[in-house]
Amino acid sequence: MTDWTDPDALDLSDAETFDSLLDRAETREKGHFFEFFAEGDELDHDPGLSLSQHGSEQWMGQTLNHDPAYWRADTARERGFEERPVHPDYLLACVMGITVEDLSEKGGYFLGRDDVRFHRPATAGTPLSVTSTVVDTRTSSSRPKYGIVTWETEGRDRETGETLVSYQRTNMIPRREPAATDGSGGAVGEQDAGGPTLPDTLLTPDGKHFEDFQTALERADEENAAVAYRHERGRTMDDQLVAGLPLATLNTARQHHNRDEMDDSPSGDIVAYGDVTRSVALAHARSDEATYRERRFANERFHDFVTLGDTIYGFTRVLDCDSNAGPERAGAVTFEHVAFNQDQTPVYSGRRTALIQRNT
Ligand SMILES: CC(C)(COP(=O)(O)OP(=O)(O)OC[C@H]1O[C@@H](n2cnc3c(N)ncnc32)[C@H](O)[C@@H]1OP(=O)(O)O)[C@@H](O)C(=O)NCCC(=O)NCCSC(=O)C[C@](C)(O)C(=O)O
Repeated sequence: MTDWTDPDALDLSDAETFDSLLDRAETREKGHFFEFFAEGDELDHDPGLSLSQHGSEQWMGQTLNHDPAYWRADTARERGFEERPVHPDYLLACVMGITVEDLSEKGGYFLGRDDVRFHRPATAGTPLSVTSTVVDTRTSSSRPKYGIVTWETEGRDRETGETLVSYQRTNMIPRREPAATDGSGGAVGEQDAGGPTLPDTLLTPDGKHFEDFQTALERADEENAAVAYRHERGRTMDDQLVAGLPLATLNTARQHHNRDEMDDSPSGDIVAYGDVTRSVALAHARSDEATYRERRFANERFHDFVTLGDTIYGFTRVLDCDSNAGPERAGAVTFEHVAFNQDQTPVYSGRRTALIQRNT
């Protein structure tokens, strides 16, 4: 009888032998198929990520988020932070990155996120503790290979137990046993033909401060116009953004770093992590405003794939100004931000409420 523990029993450098072994070997799986999730299930995510200054600076630098309050201690103090915080986009991506192995590593696409709340600023060195609850599961009627799962996730400071950020996210998750062949090729859904007609005039605020947004909205109201504008900067998706940043936040989704697996997927290639795409578009928008604090996000949607070489631009519509929200030095502005690519195809949209500094 052959001793299969003998290192010489098999020549693994022989391509034919190795090929035949691989064909018969079972794969030890990572992540979960759709069938694993049931409404009400709670999951504690284990990866041991601590927020770091380097991680935050790498995220900000690569995504063009240059607000000095997150780079310099003196500006952070002037802006009312006790200590220089990590950037909220980085915090959100870290909390979500930790959840990927348990929730979405099997390869389903990130469809959207709602009710993102920043409960308190987080600083470098904070170890994270993250839990998720399954709030909804359903099979996809248009894509029988997939189910659609929504989770509620909370990211906390592991030492104090304080909640830092919370949100609800929805992904497509591959089914272990698809109902039938998916027939569709991955195209984005048809545009809704019955939408409202566009406003004749699009106004741009004169400056970056709260009053500039408020005045623009008042003018728009009188002129039956919308306050909506583009941001000049663009950022091309390179390897660092597509594969590097998600891996730096422990996001193990194959979509971002395994071209071989993705070859046979709806996108046909690796795609950018939704939080990177979003952060780039938000950076473009923030570069045209005097941000004081991030408050919350709602109704975030990922409409189409972003692949290597795509360039992300930003478009912003101003929805509301609330002079009474926030401290004396800032008012709340609600925006709708859209990330779009070089073909002017929207790839992300979301509503954001941020405190914007006043002029005085
Ligand atoms: C996935 C694609 C091909 C589907 O394209 P489609 O034309 O089939 O889209 P659709 O018809 O609009 O939607 C398909 C189904 O999803 C549902 N749906 C749609 N949106 C939502 C939502 N927000 N909430 C709840 N349900 C939603 C929708 O109702 C529909 O249900 P049905 O099949 O039963 O009719 C297309 O939407 C697309 O290309 N989206 C972009 C995906 C993407 O690139 N995401 C970011 C990268 S993946 C990622 O970051 C990964 C991450 C973070 O690391 C990680 O989760 O692990």
